[in-house]
Amino acid sequence: MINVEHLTKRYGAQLAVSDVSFSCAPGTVTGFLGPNGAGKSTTLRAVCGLTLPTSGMATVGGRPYRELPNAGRRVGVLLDAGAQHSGRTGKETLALAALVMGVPGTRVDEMLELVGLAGKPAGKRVGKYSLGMRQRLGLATALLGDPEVLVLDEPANGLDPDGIFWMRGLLRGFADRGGTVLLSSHLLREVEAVADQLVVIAGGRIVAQGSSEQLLASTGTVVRARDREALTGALAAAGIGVVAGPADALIADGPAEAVGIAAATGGVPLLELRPAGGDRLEELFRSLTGPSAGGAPAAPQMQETRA
Ligand SMILES: Nc1ncnc2c1ncn2[C@@H]1O[C@H](COP(=O)(O)OP(=O)(O)OP(=O)(O)O)[C@@H](O)[C@H]1O
Repeated sequence: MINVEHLTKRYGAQLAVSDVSFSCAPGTVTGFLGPNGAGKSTTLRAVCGLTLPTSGMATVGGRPYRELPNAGRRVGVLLDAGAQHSGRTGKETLALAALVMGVPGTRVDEMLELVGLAGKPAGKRVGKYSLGMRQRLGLATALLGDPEVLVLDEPANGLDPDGIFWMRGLLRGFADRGGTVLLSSHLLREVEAVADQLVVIAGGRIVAQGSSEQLLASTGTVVRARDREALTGALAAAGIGVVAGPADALIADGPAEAVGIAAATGGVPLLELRPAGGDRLEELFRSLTGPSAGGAPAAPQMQETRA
């Protein structure tokens, strides 16, 4: 179990993370999502005891990471695959980690096999590894101590589509056996296939959180008319709010029937009317990560945040 409670981290005048709270239960994968600079790494580093919070706290199994006896065997961590020693081979890297953790040496070969680095790649120096191979080695290191919790920062970075598919299966299996997974990404589509829960951060604050099912099937209706302004007015007259939707459509905060009736009452012909499904979250994402995003959280008005 991971608990992050009112976590705030300041670097001088820079507020990196502000009052962030969420928890990750055993048996689940949590996708921690947000654009560059949102505060994902800072939060994950706080969970792993590498960053001291300015206020609030993060615990694993009820205790701060730094207070866990032999933490490596409780929590598998992959924060920066590029940080591995480039002069060691993959096998040496794992053998050393096994020694430090007190894990039997046989586990090294098992992990190399598991992440697809057995054989020739295992004997290669890490400096000669591709980013994808480093990620695989990082994952092997994280899994080496047979932990019950995995904390992974952008683990799909550098993996090809087959590698991403493989990693999803591995993480799903880990969670299905009772493990807890917290992984960050700046790509919604990358994690939606594996995550049970999504936590979305922007500008250091949580802007949406809930089960993937809830968030990706959020209510609302995609509605499009030639005259967007007239449509917005007709919906407002019926008390239905809107946010920008895909292409030139709107996402209305109401069921399709009510939206259709409001448009008809306002005399606005519609070109499209359908349930929003995951579009609301997708649009939230595009507004946060797209070229027009200024880093400020554009989403709190969407009220996706759930306690
Ligand atoms: N050591 C530091 N000193 C000063 N500012 C920092 C430090 N670490 C992070 N920050 C700032 O805190 C904010 C959050 O950074 P963080 O790395 O947590 O974001 P992120 O969501 O992980 O981004 P990315 O996806 O780009 O890795 C950024 O504005 C960043 O510049």
